[in-house]
Amino acid sequence: MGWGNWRPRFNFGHLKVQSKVSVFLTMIIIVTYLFYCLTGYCESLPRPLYDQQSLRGKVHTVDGPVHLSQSHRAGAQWNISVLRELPLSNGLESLWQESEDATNQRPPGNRAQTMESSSSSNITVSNNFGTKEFPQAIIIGVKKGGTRALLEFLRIHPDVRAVGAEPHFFDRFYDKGLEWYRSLMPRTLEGQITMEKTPSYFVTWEAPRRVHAMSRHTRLIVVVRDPVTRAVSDYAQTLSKTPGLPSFQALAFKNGTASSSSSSSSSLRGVVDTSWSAVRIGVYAKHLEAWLATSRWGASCL
Ligand SMILES: Nc1ncnc2c1ncn2[C@@H]1O[C@H](COP(=O)(O)OS(=O)(=O)O)[C@@H](OP(=O)(O)O)[C@H]1O
Repeated sequence: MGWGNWRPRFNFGHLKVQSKVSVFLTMIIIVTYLFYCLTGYCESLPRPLYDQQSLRGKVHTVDGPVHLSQSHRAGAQWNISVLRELPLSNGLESLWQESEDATNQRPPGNRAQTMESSSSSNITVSNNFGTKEFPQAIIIGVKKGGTRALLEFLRIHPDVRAVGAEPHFFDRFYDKGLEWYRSLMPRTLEGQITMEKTPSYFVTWEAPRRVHAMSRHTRLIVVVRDPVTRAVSDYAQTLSKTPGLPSFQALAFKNGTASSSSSSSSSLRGVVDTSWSAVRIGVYAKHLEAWLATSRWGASCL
């Protein structure tokens, strides 16, 4: 009887040890599962906009360091570490989405559709941060002066956000209204600057008054280039789109020649034709006067 009682007790004890081990293993599996679930969830949370912009800065900074102000240095280092974690594709796709809107000149309704489609395609970054503001600075010209290069250099800075394409609001699309114009702008956080560039503003006579009506505090940036080289660049672009265009000389001079032969019957020979747009744009002083005549800009034009 004694042995009989002892054996079952021994077996029960053995089973208890086994169940303890299995409970322990089950707990390890559950904890591991929970750990992976939680880390996976964190990965899918939207990143702050500032992180995303660091991607843009990183991608474009191929020639050397960007000189950030003291207040941005800590943030810049933090962004670099974030960069290693983020998949490039997601960040960049969403980052350029707003520029794409401007590129396609979409009205605000279509823009909303684009944002919806990005969320439905499981792009995890959010482009709802910040607000759309009118540009505080506009590169108004000159055409073929290197305006694209300047804008791209400026937008490397994380606090500069710019429309990718030329909005042409103050010359072509003014009748669409200011709200349409603002809808083209990228979202910005406090302290960030909104910019755009449309070189044809410089030679649009209504543009100074229109920009001033939007805000008299808007900073204007004009990049100038040797007017002859600029005209040649302008002509080359037109020629590439218009085969059969008359020669540069034929267009640049009245009567189509630079020669001022004394035997010529025409007194117009050798006179530059300022009515030709490639030349007219290069008469910088004339256009600049129109901008400077608008009160405040007399002092603050860059
Ligand atoms: N950093 C720098 N310095 C000087 N010149 C530069 C610079 N970057 C671009 N470029 C030249 O600028 C020309 C393009 O100017 P834009 O960007 O203003 O063209 S556009 O008006 O937007 O079409 C174009 O000139 P061309 O090559 O003669 O056509 C560019 O080569």
